[in-house]
Amino acid sequence: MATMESLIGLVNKIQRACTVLGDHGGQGMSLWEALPSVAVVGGQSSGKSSVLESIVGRDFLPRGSGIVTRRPLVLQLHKTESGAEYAEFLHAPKRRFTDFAAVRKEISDETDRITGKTKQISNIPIHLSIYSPNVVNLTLIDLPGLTKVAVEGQSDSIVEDIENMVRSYVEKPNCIILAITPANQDIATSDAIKLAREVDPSGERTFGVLTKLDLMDKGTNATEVLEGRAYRLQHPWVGIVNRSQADINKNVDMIISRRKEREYFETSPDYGHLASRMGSEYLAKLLSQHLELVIRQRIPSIIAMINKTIEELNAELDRIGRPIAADGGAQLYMILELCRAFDRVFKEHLDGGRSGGDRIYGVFDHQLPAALKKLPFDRHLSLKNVQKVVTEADGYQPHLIAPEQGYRRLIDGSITYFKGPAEASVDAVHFVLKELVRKSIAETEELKRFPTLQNDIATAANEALERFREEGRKTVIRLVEMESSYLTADFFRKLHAEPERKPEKNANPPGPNNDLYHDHSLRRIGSNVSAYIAMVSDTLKNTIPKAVVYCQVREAKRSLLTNFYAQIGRREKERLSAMLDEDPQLMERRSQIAKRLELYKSARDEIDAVAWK
Ligand SMILES: Nc1nc2c(ncn2[C@@H]2O[C@H](COP(=O)(O)OP(=O)(O)OP(=O)(O)O)[C@@H](O)[C@H]2O)c(=O)[nH]1
Repeated sequence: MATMESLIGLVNKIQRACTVLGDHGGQGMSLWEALPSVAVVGGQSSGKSSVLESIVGRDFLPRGSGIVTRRPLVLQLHKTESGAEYAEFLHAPKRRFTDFAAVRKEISDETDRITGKTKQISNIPIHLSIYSPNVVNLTLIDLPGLTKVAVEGQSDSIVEDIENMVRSYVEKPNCIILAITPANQDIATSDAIKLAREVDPSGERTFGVLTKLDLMDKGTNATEVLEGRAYRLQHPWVGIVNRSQADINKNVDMIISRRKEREYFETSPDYGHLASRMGSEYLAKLLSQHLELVIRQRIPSIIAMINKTIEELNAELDRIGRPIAADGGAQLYMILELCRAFDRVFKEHLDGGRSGGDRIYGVFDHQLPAALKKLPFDRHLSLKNVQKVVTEADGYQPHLIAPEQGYRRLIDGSITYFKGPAEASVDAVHFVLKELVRKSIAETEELKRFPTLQNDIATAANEALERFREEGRKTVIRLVEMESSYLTADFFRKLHAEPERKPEKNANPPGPNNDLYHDHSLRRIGSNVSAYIAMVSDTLKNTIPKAVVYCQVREAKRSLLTNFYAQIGRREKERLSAMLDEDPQLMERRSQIAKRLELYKSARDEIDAVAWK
């Protein structure tokens, strides 16, 4: 089984790590809160600081009249084997204090840094570690002394503020309460005992400490209390004799004062029989032993809590993505992977699986036919216009059999109208594709953390789509122009072979005038051209989608990012890492989680190593 030192040392290590991470509790169950600690509680001038100092064996706490301890002091004691003795503050981690007078000054300076040189209090703790061969591994928290009245320069709420702060520490079920009461005060009026009773009614985590035994009135003694008859606690009361103010002024050494304390009990007629269970050294051992017991009981629940937290942190890391590799090759690989992930989503949109691709079919099936239908052929092939075009084409010599030139001009004129719907189809599909790029970027989970790369991909994809649009436009215009460059002669031959249809009943009856430009023949020209244009329209209705798919959709699927790949392949490392820039908040969050994870894992390893030794 683990030794006491290693167990308490373990807790100290974990607490220290928690402190470094800023994990002092906060919301929810934190590792810090799962660990036991010892809080020193008592009225002002009851001797709290003195008890702490004699446990540590060094003189390092600020002293003076009135309210001296104005911020919680989290004091971690680490026993050293080497004999080295020094102190370190968390807020000044690089500085090693070997002069304990300087430690005292730093505590009071650091207190003032937050509270100013006032008599105000703050609940932001100061963290101090003391390494010494003369201590046991222990974490102690020194708290401002409880008071009954506010003094000059303090707010009216100070009494309550202090009590609330102290309570916030001692009400935690893992907090061991060191309740300090001066022996020259009636135990029934002890602030420390009053608060301890409130938060720990069964007394199982309260240690009663009686200070100033040497200051009791002659003829009185504290055996009633020390033997547990005056006020019963689960743990035995410990009596203490600290240095008096006179001793402090004379700079009496702590080691000497410990010896004097021991002698006091050994030679005391009142407490001689209790001597082996009195004094600050005994108190330190008692606390240490109790702490060990508590830790041992708590190990299973601490491990369970650590494991649960590790799981949660891992899940969160997975969600926000793992850190990015540092070398250029790996970064390039990562960028390509991310592009491929985007490309996959984009293709799913086109090929089905995700919505959006069907809108392209909508362009071909609705938009294009509707636009073709709306073309103003009625106007272009109106009797008046046919007559105008045909007569103009004939010039001074009317046509003999059929107005060949007139036909050609009417057809050419009509076919030009197809350019509009052809280009509109190209544009419509372009916008669908662009929208799909935007959607796909937003939907690519892997890309979420890389806003810069998202931008780069969007820019590259849109550039490519622009090129495809240009190609599509050229191709469909070419299709239209091809229609006017060579007409289907067969169509007219067939027309010629057909017997002339009888004019409809409500049409003008053929007059005696056999004029070439007579309504009837003009109407016939118009209807022939119209039939031809209808055939061309049918053809284009089929070929424009083919051209659009060939130039735009197929290319988007095949080579949307081809140019981009070539570009990034040539880029130097700095630009690659710039592309993988993340949201700074996210990076911060990740590094926090990573640090936490590290802490929890090492805590688990340490517990494993200690608990099963
Ligand atoms: N004679 C004697 N004096 C003591 C004893 N304990 C404390 N004192 C004196 O009582 C005074 C107050 O002691 P501190 O240890 O500063 O008390 P505190 O509770 O830490 O005070 P605050 O932090 O201001 O609340 C000092 O002058 C000590 O020397 C003791 O056991 N015997």
